[in-house]
Amino acid sequence: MINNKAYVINSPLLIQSALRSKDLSYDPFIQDSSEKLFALDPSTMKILKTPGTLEKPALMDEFNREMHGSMLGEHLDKMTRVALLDIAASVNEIGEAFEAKSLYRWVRSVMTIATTDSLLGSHNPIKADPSLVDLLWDYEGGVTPLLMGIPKYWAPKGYEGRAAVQAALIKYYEAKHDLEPDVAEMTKMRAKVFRKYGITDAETARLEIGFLHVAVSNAIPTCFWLLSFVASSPALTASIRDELMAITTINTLDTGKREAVIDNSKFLSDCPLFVSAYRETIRQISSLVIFRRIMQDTTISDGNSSYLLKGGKDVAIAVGVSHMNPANWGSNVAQFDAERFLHEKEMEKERVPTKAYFPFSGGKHLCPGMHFAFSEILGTSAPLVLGFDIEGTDGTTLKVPKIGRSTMAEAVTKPEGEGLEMGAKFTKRKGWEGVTWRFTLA
Ligand code: HEM
Repeated sequence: MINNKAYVINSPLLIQSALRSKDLSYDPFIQDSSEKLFALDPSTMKILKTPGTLEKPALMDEFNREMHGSMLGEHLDKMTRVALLDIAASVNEIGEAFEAKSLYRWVRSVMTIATTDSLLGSHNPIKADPSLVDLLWDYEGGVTPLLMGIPKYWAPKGYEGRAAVQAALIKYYEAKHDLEPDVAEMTKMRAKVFRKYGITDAETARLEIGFLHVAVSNAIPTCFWLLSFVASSPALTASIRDELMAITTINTLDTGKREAVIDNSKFLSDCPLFVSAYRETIRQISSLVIFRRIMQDTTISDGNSSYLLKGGKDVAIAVGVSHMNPANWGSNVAQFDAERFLHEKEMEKERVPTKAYFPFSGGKHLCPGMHFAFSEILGTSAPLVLGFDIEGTDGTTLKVPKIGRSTMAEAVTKPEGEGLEMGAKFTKRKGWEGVTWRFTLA
């Protein structure tokens, strides 16, 4: 994938400058990796690699132009509503008590269905056949071997997961389910652009496993780590519960039962500590490296010094390094400090924390799913933290598992070993017995 010698950038201001540069491109990496990741037909690869003309922009350019608007405003709200309906149903299914043998796998299955429902609508094949949840994650775990061209014999799971999910998506796209009204605008836009450029429905399906992959692979581990950090600290749990109470209304239903309604649009305005804990969680687990190819000689600058980057070479933008640099964050950089982002403004006077924080990348490829991820992750965590005591399976306070380092293909770290297997016990809090959950986006 990497062309030749790569420049490594890890200073915050240079990262900003690099992410803004029009001469650094991500397209060559997408083109190279698509063939390996999605097992595409040569005719599709030819379309993906065709340069644009004045009359007809290249497919990737058209995509980039349409991408961001299709996950904002009413399109974002539509996706969020669908995901939150699913999440509320899953939390209501817990009832009064529940033991997850693996907290991570439980969160993974709830959120994979919620996310794919919000993207694919009522004909979501992953919901129709939940065995595809694990198969999608087998593909996710196989991305690095697939990218490295390791044969199926040595790394079968990634190949098998890919084949199963792509087969289900082929039926979905060949039946044109993406054209139905309850499908996310982003999903519709992507398939529309692929068809416009002559890519078949089967090949669209093969490509779109990649979209499902980016939609689940970072948000779901983030939610797991956030829950672990919060549940591991009784004091933090108590403070976040106070904030959540302010955005929750308790109704008595006709049946006499009580319902808690969380206003999902109020996290930013009314739950500063919860939001800060979310941002700090991402800072801790994001070991992202962003790759770009230098299309022509160009310079980047930190305001004081300029650096020449030679065309044809690659750059590795080490965002994760910047997230863990004491020069940016202070001497407690390695600790989880839930309040860290509460003091962003004061800290900025001394250091550069906001400018050192790029978990969603930046510039043209700023993650279009970042607002959805925010609503979904805080939405999943909120009723669990507010309504339940979350403990280890032995009844002791949950411990945050060891955070490892991620692979080059991951933006955030996933739990491994003991962390992956860590169970959790959810017990309805005293006073919350019988309460069910719903969300609004008022
Ligand atoms: C905590 C959660 C998430 C994190 C940390 C994250 C991070 C990122 C990063 C770092 C990139 C850009 C990589 C680069 O510049 O090379 C990216 C791109 C992308 N993300 Fe996310 N993401 C998250 C959630 C999501 C979700 C939930 C969705 C969709 C529902 C999504 C959809 C995308 C897409 C489509 C791209 C490609 C954008 C492009 O090609 O310009 N992401 N994400």
